[in-house]
Amino acid sequence: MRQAASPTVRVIVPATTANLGPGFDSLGMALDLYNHVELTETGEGFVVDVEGEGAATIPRNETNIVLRVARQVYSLSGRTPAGLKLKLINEIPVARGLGSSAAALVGGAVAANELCGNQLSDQEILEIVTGFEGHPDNVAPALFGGVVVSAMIAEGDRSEVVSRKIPPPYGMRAIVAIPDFPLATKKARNALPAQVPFKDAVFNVSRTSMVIMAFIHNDWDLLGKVMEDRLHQPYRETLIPGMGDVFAAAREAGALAAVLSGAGPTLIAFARENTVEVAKAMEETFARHGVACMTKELKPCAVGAKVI
Ligand SMILES: Nc1ncnc2c1ncn2[C@@H]1O[C@H](COP(=O)(O)OP(=O)(O)O)[C@@H](O)[C@H]1O
Ligand SMILES: N[C@@H](CCOP(=O)(O)O)C(=O)O
Repeated sequence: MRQAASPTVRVIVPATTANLGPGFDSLGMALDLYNHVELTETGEGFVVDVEGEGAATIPRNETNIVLRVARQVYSLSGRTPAGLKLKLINEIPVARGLGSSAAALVGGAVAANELCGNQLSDQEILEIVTGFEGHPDNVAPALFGGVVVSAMIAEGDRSEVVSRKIPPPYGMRAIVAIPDFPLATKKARNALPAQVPFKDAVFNVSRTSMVIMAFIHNDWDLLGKVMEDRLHQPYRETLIPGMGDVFAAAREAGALAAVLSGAGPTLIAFARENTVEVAKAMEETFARHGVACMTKELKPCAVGAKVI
């Protein structure tokens, strides 16, 4: 008699660029670069296989964050798997500011939820994964796609993640310059001060609100004026040689705006034309500062994590 095949689920999850300049820990956009997560229930043990980005460094034991979040989803669904086999095929560079950890966690959570009969809602998945990640700005667009505005609302000892999606901008391209060195988000967060001047907080409140307006109304002139930040980029500049000059070169070559992608070190420029010139200017300027980088032209991605 032939044995029934173990159930396998495949999930595809987009990369994300968080902050979008001033929207620290709040704004994020999904991009068309993907990680694939394949999860299979097995008779015993936990096995991890990794291909592509991070294959040399991502843990293959029970500390792997995809496995950890998958087991938490099983547990919250009232199930204990005898074993799980995980295959990760990664296109998103690791520790570069393109949301690799959020994509990995969202992929693991969505795959486990599917194998458990989808007992948890998208909102529950959002909150579980944000619990692992610490902030929702990559997690929400990785899960829902598009541009997403998120906030963590604390009520007593409980915190809720509120998120609202804006459809991705039509005709917009994101040119990313990805340096050849990693920068762990934790390290880039440790560079931030405990307090900021009141006028800088006001600066960011106004710019973040305007960035959201620009995306809602596809107002690219506005975006070019308001995508600036005083809360995190100035403090991270020393971690990324040439950052300010690369921003200036991208704008000079025709980009509407250029900012840090997430916690960096990737720099991202938004443009509707001259994308080849923008990529070249970013690469050459980084090179003048001794930084080798790879450039990619990406599109905003309308959909988030998908079971395929
Ligand atoms: N596909 C993956 N599978 C498992 N763990 C991953 C994966 N991608 C990233 N990680 C974990 O996340 C860490 C990088 O996260 P982080 O520093 O937040 O950078 P990023 O900006 O890429 O999210 C890696 O060192 C690794 O531990
Ligand atoms: N708001 C976070 C975003 C981190 O994004 P990542 O892609 O670098 O993990 C921050 O700026 O620290």
